[in-house]
Amino acid sequence: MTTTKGLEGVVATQSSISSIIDDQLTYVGYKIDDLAENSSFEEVIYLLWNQKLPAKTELDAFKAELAENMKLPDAVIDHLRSYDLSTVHPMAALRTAVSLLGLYDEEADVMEPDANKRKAVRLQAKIATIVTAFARIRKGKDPVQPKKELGYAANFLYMLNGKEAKDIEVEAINKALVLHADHELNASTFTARVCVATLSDIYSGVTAAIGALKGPLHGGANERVMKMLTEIGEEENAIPYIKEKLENKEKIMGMGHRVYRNGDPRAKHLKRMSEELTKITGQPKWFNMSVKIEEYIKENKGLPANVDFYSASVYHSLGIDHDLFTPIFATSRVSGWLAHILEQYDNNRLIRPRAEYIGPNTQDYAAIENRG
Ligand SMILES: CC(=O)SCCNC(=O)CCNC(=O)[C@H](O)C(C)(C)COP(=O)(O)OP(=O)(O)OC[C@H]1O[C@@H](n2cnc3c(N)ncnc32)[C@H](O)[C@@H]1OP(=O)(O)O
Ligand SMILES: O=C([O-])CC(=O)C(=O)O
Repeated sequence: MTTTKGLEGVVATQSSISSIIDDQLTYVGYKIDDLAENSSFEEVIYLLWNQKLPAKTELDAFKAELAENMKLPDAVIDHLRSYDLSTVHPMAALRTAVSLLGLYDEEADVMEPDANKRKAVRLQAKIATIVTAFARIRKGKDPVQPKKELGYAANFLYMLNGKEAKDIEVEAINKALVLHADHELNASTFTARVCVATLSDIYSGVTAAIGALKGPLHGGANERVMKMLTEIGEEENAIPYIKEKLENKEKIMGMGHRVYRNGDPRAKHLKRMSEELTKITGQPKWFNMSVKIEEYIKENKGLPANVDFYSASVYHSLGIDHDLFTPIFATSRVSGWLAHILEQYDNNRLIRPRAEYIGPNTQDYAAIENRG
């Protein structure tokens, strides 16, 4: 048996959803740059789930379907009100709320393809409502009902802030949602596929995936990037801070990638957005210090910035609480998880690799009174 630590380079499945070839990312064959510049998040979800871009009438119907499904069961809101939100990380709350949502979906365990697609719509619609309701309830505010006439990104900000967002803010969130939607067999998507390959249900698959995304080596990095920028505080502190971290063999959050070696094609879009937004807010230091860090790490470690790096200063500039950064990632990535879950069901086989045993050789069993 040969083992590959972290399964690096192992091709574990075939997929028609997204691809990374020579550092280029495509969704169903469409370049990420074109989608980031031109598409609404709803168009991208439709693309990932249907393998085609929607015609205008199809998109309008899909947007309406999502907007109609955003409302949460009262029991989920009651649950969010029932514990001490000041001590709970929003990713933990989201993980539990998505699992709970499954208890209120009569079709949760119905495995027919049409039922699975209906559940996908409900989950995608409701995840934005869970994240924003959590954010408001913990500040002692009531959740805000979505507006049917608003798109997904605009509704997200409306439900979060209780007022309609400016165009540039909606553009920033829409772009972030498009850029984070899918990414081949990343850790959380793999988790979702492993889970549902046992023929478990969609809610279990997404709950498992949220758990995997939460970690700092994956989606949880974006919150840590902002923690780092906040600790640095001023531009002139950036390089000494990074040098010290590297000397202590600590990882710099938002840097490096398992697949991309020369650069993450999503990062430049968020970098431009960060530059624009930090100028508007009169806080260019967050962008400037990010650029310094990116250049230093590229030059000294040969590592590129990943998608999490500039998303931090983008979300911060929109006034979003730092611990909501990863839940926003989840709000986008659930579209990819669901696409992969549906693809897995379509052509399923249990995912069950092997482990190379490196423990003690066969041992003689000793009765408890004879053990040292
Ligand atoms: C959406 C996403 O999930 S994107 C990734 C988000 N995660 C982060 O930003 C966390 C920081 N980055 C990392 O931890 C890593 O680069 C990962 C997890 C993304 C990729 O990890 P791997 O492919 O397993 O690379 P691995 O961790 O083995 O690193 C290889 C070498 O580069 C170094 N390295 C990798 N990333 C970093 C980093 N961010 N800062 C400093 N050194 C790093 C490692 O220390 C290691 O050096 P060594 O060979 O001298 O020991
Ligand atoms: O693909 C990965 O390993 C991590 C990543 O960038 C993502 O999930 O977007």
